[in-house]
Amino acid sequence: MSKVRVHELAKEYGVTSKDVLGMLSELGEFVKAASSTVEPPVVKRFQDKYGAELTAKAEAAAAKKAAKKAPAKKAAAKAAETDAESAEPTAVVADEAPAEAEAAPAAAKAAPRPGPRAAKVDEVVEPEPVAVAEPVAEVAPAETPVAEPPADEPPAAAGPRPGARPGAPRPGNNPFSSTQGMGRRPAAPAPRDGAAPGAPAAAGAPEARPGMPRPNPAMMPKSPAAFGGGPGGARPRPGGPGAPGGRGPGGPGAGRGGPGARPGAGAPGRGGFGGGPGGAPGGGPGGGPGGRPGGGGRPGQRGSTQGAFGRPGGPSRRGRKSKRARRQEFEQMEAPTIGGIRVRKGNGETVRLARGSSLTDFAEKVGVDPASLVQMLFSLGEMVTATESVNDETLELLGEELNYVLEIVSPEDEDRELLESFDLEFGADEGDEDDLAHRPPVVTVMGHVDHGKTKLLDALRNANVVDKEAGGITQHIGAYQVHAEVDGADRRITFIDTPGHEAFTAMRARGAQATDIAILVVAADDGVMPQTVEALNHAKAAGVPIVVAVNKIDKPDADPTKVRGQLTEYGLVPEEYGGEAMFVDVSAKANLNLDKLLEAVVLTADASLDLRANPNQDAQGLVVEAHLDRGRGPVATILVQRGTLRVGDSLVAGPAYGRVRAMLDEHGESIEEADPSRPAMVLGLSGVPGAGQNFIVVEDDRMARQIAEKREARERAAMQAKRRVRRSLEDFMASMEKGESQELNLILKGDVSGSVEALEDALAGIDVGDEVSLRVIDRGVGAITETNVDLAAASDAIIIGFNVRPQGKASQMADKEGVEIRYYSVIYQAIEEIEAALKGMLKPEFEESVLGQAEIRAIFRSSKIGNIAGCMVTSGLIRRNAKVRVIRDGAVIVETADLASLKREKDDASEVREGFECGLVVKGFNDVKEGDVIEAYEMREIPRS
Ligand SMILES: Nc1nc2c(ncn2[C@@H]2O[C@H](COP(=O)(O)OP(=O)(O)OP(=O)(O)O)[C@@H](O)[C@H]2O)c(=O)[nH]1
Repeated sequence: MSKVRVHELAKEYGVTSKDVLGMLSELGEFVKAASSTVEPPVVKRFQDKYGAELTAKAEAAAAKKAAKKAPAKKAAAKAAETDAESAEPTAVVADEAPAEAEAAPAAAKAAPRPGPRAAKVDEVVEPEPVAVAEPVAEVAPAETPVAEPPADEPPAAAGPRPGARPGAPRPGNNPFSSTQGMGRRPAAPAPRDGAAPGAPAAAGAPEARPGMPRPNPAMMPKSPAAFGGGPGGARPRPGGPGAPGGRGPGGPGAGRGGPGARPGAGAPGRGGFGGGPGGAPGGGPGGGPGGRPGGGGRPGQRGSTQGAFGRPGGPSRRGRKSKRARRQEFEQMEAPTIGGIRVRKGNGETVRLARGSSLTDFAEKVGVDPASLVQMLFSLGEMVTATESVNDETLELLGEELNYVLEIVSPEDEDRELLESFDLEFGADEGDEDDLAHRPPVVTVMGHVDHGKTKLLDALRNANVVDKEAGGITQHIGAYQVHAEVDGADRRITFIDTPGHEAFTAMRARGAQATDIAILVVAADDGVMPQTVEALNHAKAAGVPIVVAVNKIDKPDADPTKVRGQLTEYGLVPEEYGGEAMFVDVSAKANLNLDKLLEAVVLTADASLDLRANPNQDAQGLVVEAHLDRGRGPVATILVQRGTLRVGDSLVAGPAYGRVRAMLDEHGESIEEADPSRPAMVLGLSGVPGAGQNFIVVEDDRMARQIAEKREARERAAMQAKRRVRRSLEDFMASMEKGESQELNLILKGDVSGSVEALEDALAGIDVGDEVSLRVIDRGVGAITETNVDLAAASDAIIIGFNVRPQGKASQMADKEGVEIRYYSVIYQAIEEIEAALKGMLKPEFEESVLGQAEIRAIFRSSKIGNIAGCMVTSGLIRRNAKVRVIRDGAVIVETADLASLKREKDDASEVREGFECGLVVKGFNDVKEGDVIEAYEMREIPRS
């Protein structure tokens, strides 16, 4: 048994998703929405427990309805049988035609034939069968003669069929309702269209209705197929002569017409169409088994209910409909109904959609109306607008429902395709072996908090500066290169200078892509700690060799041997113990053994890595860090991975593009070019790319801009999808019932991309329960702009400024619009405050507080306002606006009520205190008696901790 979704289960048993959810929760299974999947074991339990009951219920309901049509039932059963038999290839059906024809008249007697009239109408209405057939033209190009007769089908002929679906509940007149009429069980004989008319007849008019066209034997269908595609019956589409009936496939039986089964099961309500104009059975031989359930159609609807499509089975309307209108109608008939919405299904074609696509994107790809997809999702429990980005799961659900194979293209694939469309490729060296030259290793320092990562990075950088660039002041640009002398050769090593906490998750995760070697820092006095293990796993997962720096060996309690032992347990065995990892005891503080550490890095690189790149191609690499500089504009530190980046090159970095105006190294000095593994600060970009995004040099600025724009649009969509708070219909309903749901919208602005990402990630981790949700609707690097304020005002959002301030008139505008801007420079403070704000938004909790009691001493009857209780307040006070309860003989007889009035003497009073008399009327409770006690109480809010 495969997984099924709640709504599928509901459909199977003909109940609502809500009912199923309720039953599941009774089984102790928490399933969130109609679109949620249910594991097979749970489905089994569900079926065991409720299956029989639900089936019985459904059958009872059906039987009840069917009872009225008793006469038709027999015929129906018979027809059903015939249907079943004829659910074979078209040809066979055709052969059996005579038999079917015979049966028809008989049935007709029992079940009056609604069909006839309708048929006639159809015929008239649909004078150009070919036009109608267009949509399915490829499949059923021509109608066979056999198909024609049905159009004219006499009432009698139609009659029999009607009975077709025994026990089918009588369809109501809402063609959109998936629960109406149509059998929910596929097994139900998918009646042919003719069925529709039949029902009413069954109710008692077995004979042809006066005034109806008389059945003309000559026009009788020659085969069951004629009745609408044979078994399964094509939908009664009007089909004049030649109108291909059933769903396209009708024709030659090929194509979709095929298996009648599907329709039967899947398209409840469809019958609506059929009933109408009388189901000309289209199908022809081809209609084959295919017919769409339509047939089951709505019995008895004739002439009226099918009016949902504006085609009452009335008199001819020749010429009133344009071809287009008819074609649309036909297509709609083709469409399956999901949650009452008709959307044309696919044939299992593959549809490629970018992650974060909207329903409009999907609709465009499959050629349907986006609005119908919105409605469809709504019925599946998802509230999504047409242009809103939708997450993978929802897109897949939709694809599944519509019979498409959905391929969600990952951002990486998409980016590759985007670059390919410009004839570019990221990530591979051009040329062959001979073009490759050695490049320095790129190293990331990882380790537990406070084990000395920063200190070590500083020590390495500074030590090197003193040696090589005396007097130079190093700057933090996110990465730097140092020199080391190994075996008499000058070797370079590039360090990614991860900026503390700020880039934690994002940078570290992406950092691994740029990293060739990881230095795992472990404090010798502290040993292996949780983050040591995490870092170790990170490096291992990325397949990056590790060099261990056992730090703080200057400390008296340092125990480097213990560290070795501990790491051995994690599979990192020191060389001296026969393993492969190099361990170096260092002191970042005392500058001990730093050269040995560098040497170990170089040796490890030489031993286990082949670090080569083609320096003679257009540069490619990664963005290590980027920010908006007040004077210089967007500034990005990039790491060249292959090729050589030169001033003047046009490049695109993530969603930013531009021409390299200048490049600076870690000492703040201008450089003209950067070769592989060389970090450099690049000026001249149009915007601030994200840490970890790639950059690539392209032919010219125009190409760079085009790529950047496409990426930006895509990023926006993906981000929206990722951040969208998924809210199912059920949740929504529930929150509406409770009051209203609360959502805190935020716009994040920060000075560097790392801090914005970090803040967003941390915020996403705040958990204040289900009642309140948090949504980041926009984020970005740079000052708070008027556009930000605009957006905030429009969406009731708060703006969080992290190390940034408003620009221009943004501040005044925020005042005017009542937009709150909060400024922070410490991430944790921001998180704390937002968490507090969320708690403040939580619905208040209340506790009851009794105000006082009054005893009824007398009752005054008033015809106008009911019984007035004359009371004495015996304790506390009675307040006019308070809630009251009525206590009689110590038992509460009215739990909660309002006061309709409270008077002192003859005047209205807002409250009456202990020891005073008052008159009061309890709203909605007239049965007050002497001796009853009225207790006033109110609900007080309890502050949240
Ligand atoms: N005695 C001694 N102290 C050190 C050494 N290396 C770092 N420290 C101290 O250890 C503390 C933490 O060092 P950091 O470099 O900030 O550690 P970190 O791993 O970068 O910490 P986080 O950034 O919080 O993850 C600082 O007080 C350093 O001075 C060392 O070799 N010897």
